[in-house]
Amino acid sequence: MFKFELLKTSKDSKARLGKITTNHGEIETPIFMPVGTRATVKTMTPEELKDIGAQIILSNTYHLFLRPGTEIIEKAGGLHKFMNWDKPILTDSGGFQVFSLSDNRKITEEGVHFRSHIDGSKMFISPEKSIDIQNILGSDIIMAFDECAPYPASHEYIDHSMRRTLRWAERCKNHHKNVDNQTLFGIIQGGMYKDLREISAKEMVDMDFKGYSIGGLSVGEPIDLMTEILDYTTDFMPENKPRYLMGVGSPDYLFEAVERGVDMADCVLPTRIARNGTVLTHQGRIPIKNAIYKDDFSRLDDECDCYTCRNYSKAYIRHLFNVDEILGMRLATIHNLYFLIDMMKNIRESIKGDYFLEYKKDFYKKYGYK
Ligand SMILES: O=c1[nH]cnc2cc3nc(NCCN4CCOCC4)[nH]c3cc12
Ligand SMILES: [Zn+2]
Repeated sequence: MFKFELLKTSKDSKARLGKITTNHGEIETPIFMPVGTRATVKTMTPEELKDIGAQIILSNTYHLFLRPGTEIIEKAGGLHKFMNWDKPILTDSGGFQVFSLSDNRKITEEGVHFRSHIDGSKMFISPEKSIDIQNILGSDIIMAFDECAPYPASHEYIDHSMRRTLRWAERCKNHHKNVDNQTLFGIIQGGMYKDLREISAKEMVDMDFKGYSIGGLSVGEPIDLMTEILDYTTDFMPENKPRYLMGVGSPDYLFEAVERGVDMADCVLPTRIARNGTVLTHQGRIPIKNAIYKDDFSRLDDECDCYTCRNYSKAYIRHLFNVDEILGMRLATIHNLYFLIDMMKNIRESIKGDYFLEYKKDFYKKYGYK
């Protein structure tokens, strides 16, 4: 089953409160979704994810198709069982990874021919194949197969790519049978061109998907351009369906997205930078490996009450990174994910209490944003 309830829209912005109900549980929006590319949110157990308040996680069709392959996951009884996660899962359709990970790929009307980034073997994914793989994975929310066009790109290239993605979306919708257990989202493309975004949004809305992603953003464009295109695009999206901005996961991008009516977002950023020793705090990012933290016995962030902040000091976590101990990456990941998930909880509360823009202003001031 799938239901989206719009609970409240702000008076002074497009920020809104919602609730999604799926077979594996409810999701309060706006929501940040941790990314578990290869059936794991790196370094985290499912129990730890639940402890920090994760309501839904992402996994990638491309990666799981290559390893371990759909046969293994099918035998395991699907992705939820395989990875021991009983809450909602959303899977990306494979398009983005094909374009960002593999080389000498060839895009045809039929689908994309590419070489595996692991062993170079010839592979092919089509809209139908992507739906079949996601069906075997058993994720609650699945994405239409699309081309995330590069940035920058000509109007002509984006026009051609966006219209092919529309035809692929139609094929996905026609091929998707497991509608009671899996909900298919369309992905709106159109690059940085407002006329093409309008065409893509209107045609996607006419296909009547249960929810819509805004794709083709967070691909290296300046934040002002991302927010301008996003603001324009959400105006063409139905109020009563979830809006999912793909690939966004730093505090400013999340605030800007929520302000423009986005309900869901995902990104590898918090987990990726955590493994590299960059920690998110209310005063901005800190490089925990830096020697200045050698004998700093305070917690990572004095406003955070995550497991890491309640039990360990900056000095200890810096030591772990300094001697390359795996626990360092785990503790930083727990904190960074909690930081964003807790920030989204505060954002939901601020929408409920009609002080979202004030909360954003206070957060930006402390964080050091403009
Ligand atoms: O149009 C899209 N279609 C399907 N999946 C996507 C995933 C996407 N992910 C990003 N951006 C991710 C940028 N990351 C920021 C952090 O470092 C890794 C890359 N943009 C994306 C666009 C699409
Ligand atoms: Zn913390």
